[in-house]
Amino acid sequence: MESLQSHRVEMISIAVALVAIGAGTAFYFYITKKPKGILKFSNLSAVWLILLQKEKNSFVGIGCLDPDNFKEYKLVKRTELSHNVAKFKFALPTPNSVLGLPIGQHMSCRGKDSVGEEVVKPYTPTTLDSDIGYFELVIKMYPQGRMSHHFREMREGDYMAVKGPKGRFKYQPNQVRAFGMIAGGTGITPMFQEEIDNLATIFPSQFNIYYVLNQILRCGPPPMNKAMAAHLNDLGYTSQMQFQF
Ligand SMILES: Cc1cc2nc3c(=O)[nH]c(=O)nc-3n(C[C@H](O)[C@H](O)[C@H](O)COP(=O)(O)OP(=O)(O)OC[C@H]3O[C@@H](n4cnc5c(N)ncnc54)[C@H](O)[C@@H]3O)c2cc1C
Repeated sequence: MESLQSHRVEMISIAVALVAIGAGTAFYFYITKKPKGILKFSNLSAVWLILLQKEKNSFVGIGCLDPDNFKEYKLVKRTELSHNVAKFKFALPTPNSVLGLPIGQHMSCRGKDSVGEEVVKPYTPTTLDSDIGYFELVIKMYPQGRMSHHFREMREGDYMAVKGPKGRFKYQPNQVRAFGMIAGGTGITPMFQEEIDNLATIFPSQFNIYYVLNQILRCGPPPMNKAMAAHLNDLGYTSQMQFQF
């Protein structure tokens, strides 16, 4: 009888805890109007832990990264984005694992260069801790680059040694009224390109994005080319920055 009662109390406690977690999560997504608001129930506990992390803006010990030791992560998907840029998707230890990288920080990746020597370079994932079970890197591979060689040779199923978080930039919620971000090339990665595009769509009066080009290719009828060349000159694009087919 006593054990039946304690079992019932236990069941009620679990039910109350589940309702509280569910309501809290729903409330969070309601107040933040998060675009990616649809979550699998199995991911709920991990999301809840992320909320704690976001609230305290400090890492509460649930992430996978180790600041002192390199840990290995499996490359599960490689997507070529251009002739020298690829997206690398790495699996975290479990489908519910969280990387644990505060916004604005980066991590060290270790590999081997073309002569087999060890090389360590910093990289910023394009994913956030709200992306559960994996993280992604967008890498530009330079012909002579030492770490570029390692990434160029990486195939699905290979492992990458990663250590972190690292970095001096520590974002505090409401720390400033507005941020200005200037990014060139792969410097876009810490700005989370997909996220900022989303922000610009959701908050058009608060958020503007300007993509700046350093080379313009022009192709069309002569009057169009002439007019466009004049406009581009006015905007400060020198003739070396313009290419006419
Ligand atoms: C905080 C931080 C985050 C970063 N995040 C990313 C990221 O997410 N994705 C990413 O691709 N890179 C990122 N980088 C750059 C990255 O750390 C390496 O510098 C880059 O991958 C080149 O390393 P490498 O060993 O291949 O080249 P190296 O062996 O260091 O350089 C060899 C040659 O490659 C060329 N080269 C190297 N870097 C550049 C460059 N930036 N511009 C033009 N030519 C260059 C030069 O010709 C150079 O002589 C980040 C850097 C920092 C500081």
